[in-house]
Amino acid sequence: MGFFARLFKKKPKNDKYQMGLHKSKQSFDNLKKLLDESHDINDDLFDAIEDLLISADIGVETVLHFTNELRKEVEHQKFSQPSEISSIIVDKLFEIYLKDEFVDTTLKYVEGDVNVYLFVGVNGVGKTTTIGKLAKQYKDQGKKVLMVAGDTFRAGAIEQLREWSLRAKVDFFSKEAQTDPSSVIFEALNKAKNENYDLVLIDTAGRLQNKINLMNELSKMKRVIEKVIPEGANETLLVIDATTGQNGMNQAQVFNEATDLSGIVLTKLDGTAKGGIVLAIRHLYNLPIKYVGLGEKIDDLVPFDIEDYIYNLFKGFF
Ligand SMILES: Nc1nc2c(ncn2[C@@H]2O[C@H](COP(=O)(O)OP(=O)(O)OP(=O)(O)O)[C@@H](O)[C@H]2O)c(=O)[nH]1
Repeated sequence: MGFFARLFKKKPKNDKYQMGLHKSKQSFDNLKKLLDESHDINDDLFDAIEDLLISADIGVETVLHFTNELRKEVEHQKFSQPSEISSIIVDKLFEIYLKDEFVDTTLKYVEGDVNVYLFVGVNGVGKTTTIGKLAKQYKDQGKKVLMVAGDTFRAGAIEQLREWSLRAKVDFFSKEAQTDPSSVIFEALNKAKNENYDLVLIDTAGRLQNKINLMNELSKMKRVIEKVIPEGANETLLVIDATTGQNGMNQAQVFNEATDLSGIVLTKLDGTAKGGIVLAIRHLYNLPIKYVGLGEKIDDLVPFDIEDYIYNLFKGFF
């Protein structure tokens, strides 16, 4: 039995994944069906595996790398039955994620400091919702949290963040719409420093007009943060909507080139997301997924756990 297959003997740590990944699981169930119903290991089978994994949002480049590894392993182990492949497929996918290294999915937090998390990403991906959910988690741990409306582009965005601050019962800082986001951030951080806040969560407008503008906007925000907090933001998190598949991948590429990201929050995994995007992002951009959104409610944000994630996608395999 492969290393990762042993996982299936354990119970998952977080039940939320089971509910949340219910739909994503279907593409992987089809893979199991394909392996069970095929009679020979041949090029047609590998083509069909590739098609299924691509349709699960793993991305062409990552899938080709994966099937290459899979072919080598099948030869090495002298497999002749398609069903035998299912015993190594999970291990191989897991290796893509781990890449022989420890993946730190925790958010950097220093006790006693003013910790700053900056959230970037395009409109509608779930930045505001994620900030609200995370604010509640830190508030529940007794931390003094300030939510900052750095998305001054739309008045509605400011209002929406205010509502989440009420739900999470944390403080909120904003200025009128169209104010320069950097000046909002500057004032908010000074307030946080003077009033001993533990954590500042900053929402930003995700405007992807072009890469140069995006770079300038983000680097200006970072400069302003460093003026008040010399160590800068503890985390710069890109929020991606998992249901957007290839679009989400393009956003990861542009934002990754425009600024120094520390990780990804992948939202809406409970929706029609195919789930494979986790592997594609990790393989292509080397960015850890730190949190995943598994619903619209305040408690539906959980730390990313590769074991729980793969367990729930591949439950039917063993
Ligand atoms: N199902 C589901 N919906 C989510 C999740 N996260 C956010 N949403 C929904 O996605 C929609 C957009 O979320 P917002 O938080 O407003 O997104 P935003 O990135 O702040 O968008 P802008 O304010 O337009 O920049 C809302 O209807 C949220 O309820 C999630 O994990 N699962």
